[in-house]
Amino acid sequence: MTQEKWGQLRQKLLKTVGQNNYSTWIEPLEFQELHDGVAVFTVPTNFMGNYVSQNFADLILYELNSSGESVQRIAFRVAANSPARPASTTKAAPRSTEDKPAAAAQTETRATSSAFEPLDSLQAAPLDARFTFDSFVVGKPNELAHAAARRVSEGGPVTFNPLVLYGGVGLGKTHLMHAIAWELKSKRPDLNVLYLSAEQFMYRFVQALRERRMMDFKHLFRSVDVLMVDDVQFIAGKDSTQEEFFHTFNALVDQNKQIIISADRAPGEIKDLEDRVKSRLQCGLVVDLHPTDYELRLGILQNKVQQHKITYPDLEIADGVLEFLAHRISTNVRVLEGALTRLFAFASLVGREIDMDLTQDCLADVLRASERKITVEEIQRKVSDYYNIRLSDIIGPKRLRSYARPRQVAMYLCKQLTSRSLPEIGRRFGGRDHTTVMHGVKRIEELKLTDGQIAEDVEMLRRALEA
Ligand SMILES: Nc1ncnc2c1ncn2[C@@H]1O[C@H](COP(=O)(O)OP(=O)(O)OP(=O)(O)O)[C@@H](O)[C@H]1O
Repeated sequence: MTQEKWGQLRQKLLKTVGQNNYSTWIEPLEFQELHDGVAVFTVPTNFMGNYVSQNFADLILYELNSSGESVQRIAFRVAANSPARPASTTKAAPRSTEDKPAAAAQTETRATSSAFEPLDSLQAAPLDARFTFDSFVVGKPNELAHAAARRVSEGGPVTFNPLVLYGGVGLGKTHLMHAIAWELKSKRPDLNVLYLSAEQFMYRFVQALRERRMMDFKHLFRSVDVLMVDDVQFIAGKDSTQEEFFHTFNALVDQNKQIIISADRAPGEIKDLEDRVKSRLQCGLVVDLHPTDYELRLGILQNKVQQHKITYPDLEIADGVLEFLAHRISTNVRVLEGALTRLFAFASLVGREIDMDLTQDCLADVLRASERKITVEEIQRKVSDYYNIRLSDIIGPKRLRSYARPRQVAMYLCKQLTSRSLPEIGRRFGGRDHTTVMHGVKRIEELKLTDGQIAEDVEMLRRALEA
């Protein structure tokens, strides 16, 4: 970074901290160097270094990173000719800015002034009207999380504190948290319920620091009855935010106020989250949302179809489309929902029924992206094991029924669970023609409706392959 750039940044800081603070604390800072992610400034006295560290370091770090520099921490050195410390140099970097990994520090500075809301508007964190318990579909993978969320939403005596919901992307953590908040708001309007993301928590913290309103910040956060912080992994590596979160957390738990937290992984596995924060999070009830299974995905799709039908009452969905989507899109619920929304919009535009052809056309990219890792070879192996025949018999030319049927089952599964075309599948089954594959797939589709054993075999195999 050049001196000139620091000069420009100082002007920004002037606007933020006001003339008095600027003249006293910022103007005397002399930029020395930026090396290995550490921005070094000289200060006239040790006292001043400490003061600036404690009160303005986050802000300076924020501005530096916002201006495109990559700065992990700030160090203050007492000027060599300073009467206070004539010969030595002192690093006065505060705990709050030390040891921050670069990526975290950069993210921490993503806030822009327009992202800040007035501190006293804390109660107004918006909740998504669609995210209620009514619209949440419960299945095996999320039943425990759902039950815990329901319990907390009753607003009775605090039994487990905090409640931590964790799980992968798009599995319903935010949905459940909003559902709790809605429920509490309707059952216990007397309670002061605050929902916000960990990112918003940090922005407000930085804002409070910047505006020198930490007392207001502390007061506001400590006066809530239920605090919900979404995506807590965001504060990992952001030391000063973590510290403030830790104190807020303790103050609320001491007052027996309910805390609900979500994270993308178990607290113990969040990298760069301080141990004391981890251990606090582990004190209550930690429940995970498992990846969705086929049944849950199908349930969610059926539920969403009902909602779309309100907008598109005339649109029909052909049999098998939802099942196909539930099979093929297993990444996350958000993608599943997006696919359905797109299907409805597309079908209404072209005035067609939502059938398999339209689905394949309209969702080609989504289907490709969520392409299963399941391979043709894997399917062949699983099927041969299941029917207790040799792999070579599945691929080979023998037409005996005891080989032909498993072969057709394998072809059917390849069509369902991989994105291979019929000719490609044919090639991997001993160089068979695509019409043979097509016939095999059709045969199994028919048999699934009339032969309970085949339907069960296919289902068992599909589960084994997806597991
Ligand atoms: N069980 C469910 N029933 C109904 N809808 C669900 C369910 N699970 C997830 N969804 C929907 O999937 C979408 C993504 O869910 P949500 O935003 O709650 O995920 P998340 O776990 O918070 O993900 P992220 O980690 O990305 O924040 C939302 O539209 C939500 O309504």
